Amino acid sequence: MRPALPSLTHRPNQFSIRRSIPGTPMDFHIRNSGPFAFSSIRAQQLESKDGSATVSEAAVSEENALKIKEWEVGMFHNEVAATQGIRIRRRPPTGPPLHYVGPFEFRLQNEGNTPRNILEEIIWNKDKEVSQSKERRPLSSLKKYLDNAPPTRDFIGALKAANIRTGLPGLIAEVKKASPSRGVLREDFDPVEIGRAYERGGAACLSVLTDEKYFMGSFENLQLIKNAGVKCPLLCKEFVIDAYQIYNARIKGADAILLIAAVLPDLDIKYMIKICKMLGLAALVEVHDEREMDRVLGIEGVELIGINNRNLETFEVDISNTKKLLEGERGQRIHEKDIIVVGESGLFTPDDIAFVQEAGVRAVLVGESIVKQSDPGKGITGLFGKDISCS
Ligand SMILES: O=C(O)c1ccccc1NCC(=O)[C@H](O)[C@H](O)COP(=O)(O)O
Repeated sequence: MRPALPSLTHRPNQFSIRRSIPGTPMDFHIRNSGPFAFSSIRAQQLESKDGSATVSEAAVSEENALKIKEWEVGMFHNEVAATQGIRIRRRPPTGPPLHYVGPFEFRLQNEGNTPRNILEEIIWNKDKEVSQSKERRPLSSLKKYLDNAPPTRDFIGALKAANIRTGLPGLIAEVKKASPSRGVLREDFDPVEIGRAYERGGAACLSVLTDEKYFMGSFENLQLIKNAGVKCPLLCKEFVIDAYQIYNARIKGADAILLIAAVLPDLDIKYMIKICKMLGLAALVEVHDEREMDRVLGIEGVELIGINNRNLETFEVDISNTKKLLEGERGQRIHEKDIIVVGESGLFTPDDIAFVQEAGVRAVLVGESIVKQSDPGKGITGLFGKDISCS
């Protein structure tokens, strides 16, 4: 059971106020009833330009005003996300901004400055990485490389074809060196050799981890695999929070990209799916619970849904999650919309594959159980209990 969401009006933030006159420290606290009160304090500041000596618009420097704006946008994003049950918050831009009221400086102090779980930590780090990338190469410059990007391959078509060919779920085989939950999975990690072995073993598509810090992956790996002549369509396994990353993935040779519903509000998913379509990419929209599934089923244009059996906040893995999310009306809606469902994580044996196939998946995404094998291609035969290669 998840804790009930706190109501917006009962989420106290705490402001510490200190005098900004040097040498006269005077710390005390006031209570404030929510993020929007932050704006109203600022509004009061700006309204009081009538000569009252204590408050002045000039006291809010341009830089600080920008930080306030960023902070407010971030807070607004979190508020919208929370109404959709999203618990992963966005990183506060540069720490909470300072606010001035007369001689006082305000700084927001709450638990908003520390990630609450690993997924949130990954997202906050990604936010920094993306900001730095955009500074180095803004989207307008990045887009120029689109003309030279290799043509995309049909990711969903490859999964359907494999499903028809083998009578088993189409395999997305994951090229993953390490993960936060399992540590290093394979020391002698050659992404191209692993990709080739997967293709020989009958994988329909590959999933390539591109996050460096937490998964020891890279965009270089994605490019190396693409350029080595591996024909399987490639999923860029990233933590997408900004459309910029989708353009970058397309340029680096991805055929599909992951969008995680635990991180992205509905409107972002909808908008990102449109960008994917424009760029010729498939979007694998990942859910973990019923609420995320219901949200995603309400979003226009979704063709591929991944059910992750791993809870990315706690690392708990339970393959019956796939079955639970496909039961009853949800399964019916998925069938009517002709959505392909991918069972993800924790699949090790032919029985596991049979279990998720019985539940209704037409594809599976598998990492650990095959990447750890000395021959990952043979690992596929072990996973399915038979040779599914094309030969
Ligand atoms: O696996 C993790 O530790 C992890 C932590 C935080 C975010 C994502 C994470 N993993 C992504 C995945 O779910 C898996 O890479 C993928 O589904 C394959 O799972 P498996 O077959 O169990 O390696």
